[in-house]
Amino acid sequence: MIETTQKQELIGFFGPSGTFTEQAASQVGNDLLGFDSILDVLEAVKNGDVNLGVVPIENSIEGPVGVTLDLMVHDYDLKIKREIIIPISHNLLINTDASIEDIKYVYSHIQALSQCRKFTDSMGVVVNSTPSTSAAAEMVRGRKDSAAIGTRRAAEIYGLKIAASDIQDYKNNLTRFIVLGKTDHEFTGNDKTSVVFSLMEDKPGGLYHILELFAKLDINLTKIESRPSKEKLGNYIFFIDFDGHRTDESISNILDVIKSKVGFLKVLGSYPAQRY
Ligand SMILES: O=C(O)C(=O)C[C@]1(C(=O)O)C=C[C@@H](O)C=C1
Repeated sequence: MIETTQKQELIGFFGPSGTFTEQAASQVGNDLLGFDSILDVLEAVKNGDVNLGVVPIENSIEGPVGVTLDLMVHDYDLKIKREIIIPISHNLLINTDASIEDIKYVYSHIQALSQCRKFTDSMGVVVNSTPSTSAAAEMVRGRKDSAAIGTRRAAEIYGLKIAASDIQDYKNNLTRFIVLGKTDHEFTGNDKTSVVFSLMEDKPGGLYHILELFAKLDINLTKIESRPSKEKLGNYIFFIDFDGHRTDESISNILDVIKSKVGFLKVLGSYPAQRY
């Protein structure tokens, strides 16, 4: 056995083995541990069972991964240490003794099913969601009338064959994953910051006056997203990502001003920006 002096970081990911998230996590390190839900990954980071956790946050076809956003705002106080954006190529996985004409049911994660809606419509099959794409691959094993949508690696792991590849409805399909830890990343000079806030009251120009702070200093926003506050119909919280690190003077000033204007502000982290 080879002795290493440096302790490897254990990286939790939304699994089990064979998910797209595992593919993203493999860019972070080699010591990987799969969890059956996004919540379990965050819980493991919080408890210190793993050093870092990798979960999906948004997709270029289907939009936000709501559960990740909600858990980060309402239930956990973890920080984004890194972002990983990877191209997502979906495959239709079937049993080795089956052909595509046998397929009546297609299983996958809801995000994957949404990204391949036109494809499954054209097959005329019944679609069902599973906790992850690899859970779908595991489930259809031995079922000749069922297929899973998932990764090439899932086909290998679960002994399936690829009946069709690149089946997503739009070719330019990217998913953004975040690496969560107890702390965010130090300044690198090519950084991005994610925050979430709610407005104090519903009045004209409320959001405009927040966004104006960034525009005036020529700070580029890379994302804006609203989600229900879960308190009242019509009440929203806003997620924004922008260029720069929270320790930059201009940004830390803006954050102070926002704090004084809004009902709630949470900095989700500053981390190196992956340009795509
Ligand atoms: O089920 C998986 O394989 C995942 O890693 C989850 C997930 C997601 O939630 O967006 C990741 C990438 C793809 O967009 C489809 C599914």
